Amino acid sequence: MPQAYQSELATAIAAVIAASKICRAVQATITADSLEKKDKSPVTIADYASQAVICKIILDAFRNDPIVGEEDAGDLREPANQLFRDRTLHEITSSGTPATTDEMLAWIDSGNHDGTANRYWTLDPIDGTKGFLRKEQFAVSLALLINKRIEVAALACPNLPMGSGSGAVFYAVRGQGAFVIPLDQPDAKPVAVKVSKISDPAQARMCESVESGHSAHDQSAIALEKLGIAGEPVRMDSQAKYGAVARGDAEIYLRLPTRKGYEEKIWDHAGGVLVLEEAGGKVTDIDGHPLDFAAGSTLKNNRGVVVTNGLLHDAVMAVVKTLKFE
Ligand SMILES: Nc1ncnc2c1ncn2[C@@H]1O[C@H](COP(=O)(O)O)[C@@H](OP(=O)(O)O)[C@H]1O
Ligand SMILES: [Mg+2]
Ligand SMILES: [Mg+2]
Ligand SMILES: [Mg+2]
Repeated sequence: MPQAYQSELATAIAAVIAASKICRAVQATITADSLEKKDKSPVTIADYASQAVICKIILDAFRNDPIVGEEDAGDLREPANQLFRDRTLHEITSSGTPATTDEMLAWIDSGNHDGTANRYWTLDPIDGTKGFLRKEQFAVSLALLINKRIEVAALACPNLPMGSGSGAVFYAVRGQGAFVIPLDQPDAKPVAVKVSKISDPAQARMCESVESGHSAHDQSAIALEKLGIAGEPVRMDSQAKYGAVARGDAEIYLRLPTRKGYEEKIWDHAGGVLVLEEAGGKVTDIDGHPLDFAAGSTLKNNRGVVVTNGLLHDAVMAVVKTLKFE
C-alpha cells in the first residue's frame, strides 16, 4: 500500500526550502529592519515573502486547501509601506518566482483562514522573528491538519547545525516516523530523527525561549534546580527547540506562561509537535493535558507547553506542577 500523504509531504518540504532560501538571503543583508504589528511584535520583508511563496506553492498543488498563516497583507497594503512592499516583491521575484504586487498580496492573504475546516494547513513563515533579526535561530514551520489532527509537518531551521554545516529540514507524517535532511542537499538520504534515551533527570539538558516575555525564565530556573540539572538552560529562538529535542540535542523544552490570558498560536507548535512526537517525544501543557489543536487558530484550551524525550515527562511534570504562574 502506498504511504499516505506523500504528495502533501513533498509539497510541504519544497515550500519550506524555497522560503528558507529567501529568509537566508534577507537575513544576510538586513540591519534590524522591521515593521511593528498591532500587537507590537515585529514583522520583516522575509516573513511576508516566506508566507507569499509558501501559500503559492500550496495553492498550486492543492487549490482548495485553506491556510491558517500568521501574517496578513493589511499593513503591506498601506501607502506608507510602499517601500517595504516593493522590497518584499523584489525578494520573491529574485528567488525565481515571477509575481505582480497584487499576486503577492493575494498569496499572503490566502493564509487568512481561521482553523475551523476539516482539512487545512497552518503556517509560520518565520517563527522566531526576534531571533531572525538578531541573526540567530529561526524556523519556517508548516503543518497539515486533518480532522483537527496534525498529519504532515515540515520544519526548516536554516541556522541549526547540521553535519559540518548548518540548515536542517525536519519532516514527519503521522505514523511514519520523523526524518531530517540538510537544507542545502535536499536529495541526500534522509536520516531518521530519534529522541535521546536519557532517563536520569539530573543528566537532562533543557532549552527554552531567548525571550523572557515568551516563557517564564524564573520558573524554569526553579524547575532546573528541582530536577537537579546543573548549569544554564540553552536559550534558542523558534521551533528549532522542538527539532533539538526530537534529534536528541536536548531532553526538555519548557514554555511556561508569562502572563494570564495568552493563547499559544497553532502555527507556533504544529510543525514542531508532529516532528517531536514521531521522533518518540512527548508534549503536553503545564497541566499535563495534550495540546488541543481542535480549538481554531489558538491552543485556547491549554496553558504553556512542556516538551520532553518521553522518558522524562513524568519527572518534569511532577516539578512543573509545583511552579507558580500568574
Ligand atoms: N506572551 C507570549 N507567550 C508565549 N509566546 C509568545 C508570546 N508573545 C509572542 N509569542 C510567540 O512566541 C513566538 C516565538 O517563540 P520563541 O520565543 O520560542 O522563539 C512568536 O512567534 P513569531 O516569531 O513567529 O512571531 C510569537 O508567536
Ligand atoms: Mg510574529
Ligand atoms: Mg511563531
Ligand atoms: Mg512568525
